[in-house]
Amino acid sequence: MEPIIDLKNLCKSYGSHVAVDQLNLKIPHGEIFGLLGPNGAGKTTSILMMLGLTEPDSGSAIVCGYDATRNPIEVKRKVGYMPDNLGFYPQLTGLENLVYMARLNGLPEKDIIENARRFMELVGLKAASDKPASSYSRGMKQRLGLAEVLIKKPELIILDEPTLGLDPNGVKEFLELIKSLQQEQGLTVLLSSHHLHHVQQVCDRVGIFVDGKLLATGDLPTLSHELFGNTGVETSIYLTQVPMDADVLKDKFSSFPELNSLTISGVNLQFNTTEDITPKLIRRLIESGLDIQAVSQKQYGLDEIYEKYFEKNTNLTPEHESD
Ligand SMILES: Nc1ncnc2c1ncn2[C@@H]1O[C@H](COP(=O)(O)OP(=O)(O)OP(=O)(O)O)[C@@H](O)[C@H]1O
Repeated sequence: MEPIIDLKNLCKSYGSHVAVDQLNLKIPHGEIFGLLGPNGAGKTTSILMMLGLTEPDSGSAIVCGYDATRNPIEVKRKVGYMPDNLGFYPQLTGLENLVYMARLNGLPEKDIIENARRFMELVGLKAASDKPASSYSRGMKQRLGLAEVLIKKPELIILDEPTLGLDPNGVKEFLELIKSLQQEQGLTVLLSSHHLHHVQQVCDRVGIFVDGKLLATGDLPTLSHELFGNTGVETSIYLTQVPMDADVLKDKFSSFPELNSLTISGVNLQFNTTEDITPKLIRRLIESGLDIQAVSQKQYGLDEIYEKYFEKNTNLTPEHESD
């Protein structure tokens, strides 16, 4: 099956400033993909090119089977786009805003009210349907924005910074809603964010975007392996008592070919190994008459991955400028 988004060598400059530099990206149907990068990285510019709202200088953006530059209307019909700056008619109720948007999108009049009610319920706004949009919290506005996107029955939804301004609970609830839409309706989602933790919660894959360049794409284990694969596995084992003689203890592991290093500080033994040999380490400790209190393994999350890319590309760190 063709990817739902297929970007090839996409480039866009504003004057001498390169906003998007040779962007290549394929997103398959049904995936939640997170475009992750700091402010000014070029995420919005990339999204606008995917929607045919900004013309690339070179390269192509095929979205839902259409060239976004040549057929922007077809793309808009198939894609639901939620920008980072949502606008509603404040004096209208949430439901009225949704009905208005459905009419603007040319949805059949006979089903509009019923559909609008259904989508208000789907996004968790049923009880607030008849309240003016001006009384909605930021989280409720994001949900209303999502309902406006979904009522078009899009094949793909693109959400630009959807968690901006939400409190932690609002973020969690909103992302859970996105995940359930993917699982229940097979929706494909591209979302942009500069919040690592938000993206980490729901995305199948992420792309790390810095200063117009997509530096890496993959799921977390893949990115983690790419970056930290050669640094070994870190296993921490806590004993119930401080070992009598550190050198004698070290000796017990010296025959392990997988062991890179062992650091002992108090009750904590820090093993760095070429692969995960935790059961073997535990067995040897027990055979040596030592009791174990806890075992933990360092997991590399998006935070470490993100930081590592910045470390590796310090010359690429963007200047956080605004438009
Ligand atoms: N219309 C424009 N004219 C000139 N420069 C622009 C324009 N739009 C964006 N830029 C510049 O292009 C770069 C990329 O901006 P873009 O908005 O795509 O980044 P972003 O990753 O979406 O960041 P943010 O989260 O802050 O919106 C920035 O340096 C920005 O200042």
